Amino acid sequence: MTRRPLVAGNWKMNGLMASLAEIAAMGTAYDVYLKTRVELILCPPTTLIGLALDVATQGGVGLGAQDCHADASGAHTGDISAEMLKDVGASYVIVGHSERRADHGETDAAVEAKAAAALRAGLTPIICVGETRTEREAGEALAIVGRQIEGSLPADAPGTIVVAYEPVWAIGTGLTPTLADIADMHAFARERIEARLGGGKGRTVRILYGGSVKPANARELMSVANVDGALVGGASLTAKDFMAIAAAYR
Ligand SMILES: O=C(CO)[C@H](O)COP(=O)(O)O
Repeated sequence: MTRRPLVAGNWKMNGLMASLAEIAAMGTAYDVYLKTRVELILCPPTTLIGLALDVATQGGVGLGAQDCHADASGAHTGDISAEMLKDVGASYVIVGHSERRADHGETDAAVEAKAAAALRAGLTPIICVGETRTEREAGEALAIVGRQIEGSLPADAPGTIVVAYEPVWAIGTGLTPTLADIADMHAFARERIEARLGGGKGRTVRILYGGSVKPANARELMSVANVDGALVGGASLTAKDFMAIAAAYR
C-alpha cells in the first residue's frame, strides 16, 4: 500500500447550509502532520458539494458524492451524472452503498456501470460491498462479498479505486464484527480484488471498513491488516467525532 489510508465521511441524507461550519472545523483540525498520515474526504449530500468546495479546499479536505447515474447526460429526471459531480468539485463518488442497493434495487451490474461512469468522468469510485445479517448467519458472508466484488468492479478499473466493506448489520447499529472476522474478510476481499483486476492493480486498491466506526473503536479497527481506512456514517456528522476517528492515524 503506497497511498495514504483514506478516512471518508458519508453524511447520507443529512446536512443543510449551516453544516458547512462543521466542514470548516474539520479543515482546521486536519493539521499538517495528519495530512501526511491520512487522506480525509467528506461526502455530503449533493446539494452541498459546490457550496462546500471553497471551505473544504482551504482545509485540505476532499469532497465526494454518494451516488451517480451511469450515463453522462440525458433524460433521467432527478438523477446526477458523474460529470456533474466532477464539475462542482467532487473527486470521489460512493457507489453501491447497501442503502442504495436496498432502497433503489441496485444490482451489481448497475453498480459496475456507475463505477465505470465515475472513472470516465475522472472520479474515483468507492465501491461498497457487504453481507446482511441473515447472510452472515447462514455462513454466506464470504460468498456474497466475493460475488459483489466480481460483479461490481469494472474489470479494467485502475488500482486507484476504493472498495468499502460494510457489513449491512453493522451500519448504524453500534455492532461491529470481531477484529478476526474483519481481518478474514479483508484478506478475502484483497484476494478477490486481485483476481478481478490483476495482482498488480489489486494490491494497491484501498479497502475501507465501514459500519459503526466511532472514536472509541477507530484505532483498533484501523490496525487490522488490509484495512486501509474507514467509511464513516453517523460519526462523520460532527467535526469533533470525525476528526477523533482520523486521529487514529496520528
Ligand atoms: O455509509 C456508511 C459509512 O459511510 C455506513 O452506512 C456506516 O454508517 P455508520 O454505521 O453510521 O458509521
